[in-house]
Amino acid sequence: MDYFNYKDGQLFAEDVPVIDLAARFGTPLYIYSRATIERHWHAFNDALSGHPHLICYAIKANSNLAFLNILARLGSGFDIVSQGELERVLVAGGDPAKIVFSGVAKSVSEIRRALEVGIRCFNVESIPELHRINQIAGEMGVKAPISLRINPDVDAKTHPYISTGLKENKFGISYQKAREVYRLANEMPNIEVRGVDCHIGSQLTELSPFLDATDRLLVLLDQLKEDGIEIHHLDLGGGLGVRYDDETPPEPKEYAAALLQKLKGREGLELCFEPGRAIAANAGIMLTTVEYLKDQDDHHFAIVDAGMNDLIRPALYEAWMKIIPVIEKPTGQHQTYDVVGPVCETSDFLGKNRELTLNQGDLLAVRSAGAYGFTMSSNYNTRCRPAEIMVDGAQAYVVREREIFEDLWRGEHLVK
Ligand SMILES: Cc1ncc(COP(=O)(O)O)c(C=O)c1O
Ligand SMILES: N[C@@H](CCCC[NH3+])C(=O)O
Repeated sequence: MDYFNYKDGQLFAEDVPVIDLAARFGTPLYIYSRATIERHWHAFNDALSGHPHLICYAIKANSNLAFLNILARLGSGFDIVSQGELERVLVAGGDPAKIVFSGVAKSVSEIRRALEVGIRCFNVESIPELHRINQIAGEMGVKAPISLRINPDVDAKTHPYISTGLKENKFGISYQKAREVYRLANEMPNIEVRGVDCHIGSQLTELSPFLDATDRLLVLLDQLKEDGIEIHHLDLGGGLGVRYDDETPPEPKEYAAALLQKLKGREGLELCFEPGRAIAANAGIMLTTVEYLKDQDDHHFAIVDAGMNDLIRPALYEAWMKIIPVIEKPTGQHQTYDVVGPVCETSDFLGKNRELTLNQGDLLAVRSAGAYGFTMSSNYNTRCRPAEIMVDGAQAYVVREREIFEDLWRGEHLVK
């Protein structure tokens, strides 16, 4: 089911024609579908029903307060990687007891704040971090709940920039050392060992890397049991891929079924997932307007009003994102276009070699833009970031206003 559909020849977000949103709020514009967000979250939650579990949405994918609040109201947990993300979850009404804190560089103040609000678990990524957490918890007179993020050294078979579970990546604690580091953690007076964690990469379209990593972690769990260390939960991170083009990533229920098979005999072990992209990507689109059509020798450019500062995935990873017209059967110049933005960089494109029929002024929608879209946007070239709209049935809410020029130099000062 898709909540971004053509009806009577024009694109809708749920029950709202996106052309109306462009007219009311301008472009570039991010548009999210509440029903899609909820459906994706339930797909994970239902897949694990009957087994103790917690879905901790990875907010780096999309951290708009309304987005988080919708998930908080479903009872979601959250995976965060900074104090900024922590504060966002709290402001959005998230339960601190359902927050897991990942990231390789947690600062003293971040750790202190997380302990103060009582998060569920730190996913610890190094021995020095473990010492730091132990010390701060001691100073505060509390025990810090932790998992170790284990780097299982498996190939996630995804883009090298978004692969995180190989031993040459900066993430996690080496599988070889894991048992020893758990013993160390277990002896620390202000640490409470709760779980085992891993996250091997993003946009995985096959199950085998997840299952290989799980096998390795289950061996570790048995070793820890021999050492008298009881593990309460297994956090397998995020990473489940989505369909941008013709990928066929596994559904959450297939993934969960394969895992639950492996967890037979461990019914008390809580499972945790940290999906980001799988919840957010296809819950959003980005709308953009064609400013100019330009022919240069045998190249045809559709120059649009959204650039790499608004949506950086194509420029950064050469990610392929689907670009569709807002009017289903447009009239205009049919060509193979490079869809490029206004930013002064050669890598500023949204898509290359796209068959489109275009006129100047047409609206295009970039699909699957709900994840790592707005959250990775910037003000490069002193451009205001787009507004964000949440559609809920026939209603459309402005959940973030378009930036205005004054926002761009707020906090800047002249010298004497
Ligand atoms: C620790 C951690 N958890 C969860 C995620 C979410 O990943 P994804 O959006 O691929 O589900 C990430 C990002 O890759 C991550 O680094
Ligand atoms: N930002 C990346 C994914 C990285 C995930 C963060 N660990 C993307 O757009 O595909």
